[in-house]
Amino acid sequence: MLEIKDLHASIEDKEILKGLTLNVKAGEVHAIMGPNGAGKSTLANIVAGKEEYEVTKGTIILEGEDIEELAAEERAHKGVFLSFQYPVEIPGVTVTNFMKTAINETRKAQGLEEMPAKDMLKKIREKSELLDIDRKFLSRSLNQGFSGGEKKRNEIFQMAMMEPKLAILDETDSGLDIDALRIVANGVNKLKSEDNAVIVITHYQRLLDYIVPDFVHVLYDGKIVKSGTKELALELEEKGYDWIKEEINA
Ligand SMILES: Nc1ncnc2c1ncn2[C@@H]1O[C@H](COP(=O)(O)OP(=O)(O)OP(=O)(O)O)[C@@H](O)[C@H]1O
Repeated sequence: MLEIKDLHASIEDKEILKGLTLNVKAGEVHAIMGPNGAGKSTLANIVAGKEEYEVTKGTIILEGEDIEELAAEERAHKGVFLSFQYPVEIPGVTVTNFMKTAINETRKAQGLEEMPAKDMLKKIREKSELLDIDRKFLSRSLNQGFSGGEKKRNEIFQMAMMEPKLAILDETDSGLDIDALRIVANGVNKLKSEDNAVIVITHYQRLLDYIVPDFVHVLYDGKIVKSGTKELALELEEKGYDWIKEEINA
């Protein structure tokens, strides 16, 4: 699904990613952890195609295609979803209408016709039921006055509707409380399949109690320096990151 090889990237001439390699196969859930400033959000933004970063070396391959030259929007049309991609408040545009537009824009980019209204409604009903989303919520103005939990719920609903091939959830700064944690975990667990892959970036071991990743990686100083299973997340919670630093320098 996603193959990142020896990725180097900078922002304002400061190198942030320093030779990062990561392989994610369809059907897998990967968690990325690591100390503050290691480059986790940078990685998410670069895969999604945000323009402020400069890739100086390495490759990003999505389903066999080098996506490095593609704009963020084109990557989204190819099935890359990054949480917080649409954090805007849009008074007068409901959660549902926003979603309809986003889906039809993607379909247009893929050379498909607009989704018939009946199918759209069916999809909205299915996904909102799956995620336990209240009807009233769907007719609220996008993000206007949303609580942290409601923003999360909206984001997960967007993910469910877009049915991405690769979902990247950057939860490093989101200050998830227990409810939001459950919303995210529930969304990931219900939406993961053999055809898609999920990367969850988090500081919270607790989130991984609910999601249970296939792999856990430690991103440290711009590289993946250690990979393991859920046990690694437990070990990090118990021991912090210093032992990893020592292991690298040994
Ligand atoms: N737009 C930017 N301008 C300047 N420096 C940036 C920018 N974005 C990121 N950086 C720097 O890149 C480094 C990595 O940041 P990044 O947000 O990727 O780390 P992180 O691992 O996600 O950290 P955290 O766990 O604290 O969220 C930091 O030193 C940060 O200050």
